[in-house]
Amino acid sequence: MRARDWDESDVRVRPGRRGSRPRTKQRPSHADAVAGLVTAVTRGRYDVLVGDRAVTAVAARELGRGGVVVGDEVAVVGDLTGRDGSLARIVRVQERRTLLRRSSEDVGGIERALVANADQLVVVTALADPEPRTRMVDRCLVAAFEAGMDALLCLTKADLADPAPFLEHYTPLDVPAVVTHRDAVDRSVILGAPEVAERLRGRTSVLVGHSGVGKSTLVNALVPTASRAVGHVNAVTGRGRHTSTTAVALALPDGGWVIDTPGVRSFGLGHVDDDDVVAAFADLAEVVTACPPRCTHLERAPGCALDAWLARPGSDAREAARVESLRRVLASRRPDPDAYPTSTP
Ligand SMILES: Nc1nc2c(ncn2[C@@H]2O[C@H](COP(=O)(O)OP(=O)(O)OP(=O)(O)O)[C@@H](O)[C@H]2O)c(=O)[nH]1
Ligand SMILES: [Zn+2]
Repeated sequence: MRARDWDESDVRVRPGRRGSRPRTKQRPSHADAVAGLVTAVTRGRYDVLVGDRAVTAVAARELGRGGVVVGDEVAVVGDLTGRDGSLARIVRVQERRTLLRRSSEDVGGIERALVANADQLVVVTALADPEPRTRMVDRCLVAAFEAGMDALLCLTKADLADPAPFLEHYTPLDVPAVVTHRDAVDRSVILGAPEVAERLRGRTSVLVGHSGVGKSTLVNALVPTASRAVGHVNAVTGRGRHTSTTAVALALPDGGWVIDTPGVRSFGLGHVDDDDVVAAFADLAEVVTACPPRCTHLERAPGCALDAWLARPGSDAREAARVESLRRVLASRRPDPDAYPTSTP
């Protein structure tokens, strides 16, 4: 993620894996605009890194609500001094290489862009306290796939539980995993953090995870200057402290960025189509190529190849769990989920 120069061919597009359509609408040209990188968004104000200067900016009205997100490479005009009370204006958004989105619901709902131009989604899951949930991980993997990002599993609190059983769910997938745990003697030391740092080096990575999984602890280990609040849950709202900030990019000491998403607790998948859901389950995508046309792949779908696959000799419980997981994600996106019985997690 690097600010770069602008030229006349800069257009905004809404990336999609299946071809993107440039928006050709003419925008006022700002010859004096300079390139910057959006590192945080809080209530309509943007932190933009211009060179090595942190500038506060608003977005030009024609960019629309939510038209600028963390990770966006933008062009800014106005007061770029970065002094207290100074305000710059974002006038253009560079074409996005990836775009992580989420929907408020699984069916319809409001779709929101979350982070632009990130390379990988780091799904942070505790092995215990709170219990790991494949459901949450599976949904994140779908979101990452749709966004055009790689995924990395980060399993925390291995001092409390053995990672092997959970990892087994994901062995048929090509998703790398790293395991961390707190040192028994020096509790400030997070073992495994150097391996995570190695995976993040030089890349832009978005961290997502439920409250309490140790995400802030990990960010602090990766970015010593970050000082993310650990274990601070607001007694009134029950939520963390940074609820108004949806994402913030922190520079990694060895290059690259880690983007924390304190306000993000779930991934509604209303914006993802069924084909992308299936494709995100790479181990099952091949199986369903044998399905009848327009198969829903849901439970009791006539002739669904997933059933034949599970019924074959040698099929195991892990495969059954994977199929159930895929079906759960697919079913949750139906207009009437009750019409498609699925077991709850
Ligand atoms: N046993 C154990 N506890 C850990 C580990 N990492 C973090 N914790 C603890 O887990 C609790 C939650 O950690 P946080 O880093 O605040 O978790 P978070 O995911 O950022 O949670 P929010 O701040 O609510 O978003 C804290 O009490 C940490 O000290 C670990 O590896 N092992
Ligand atoms: Zn099917």
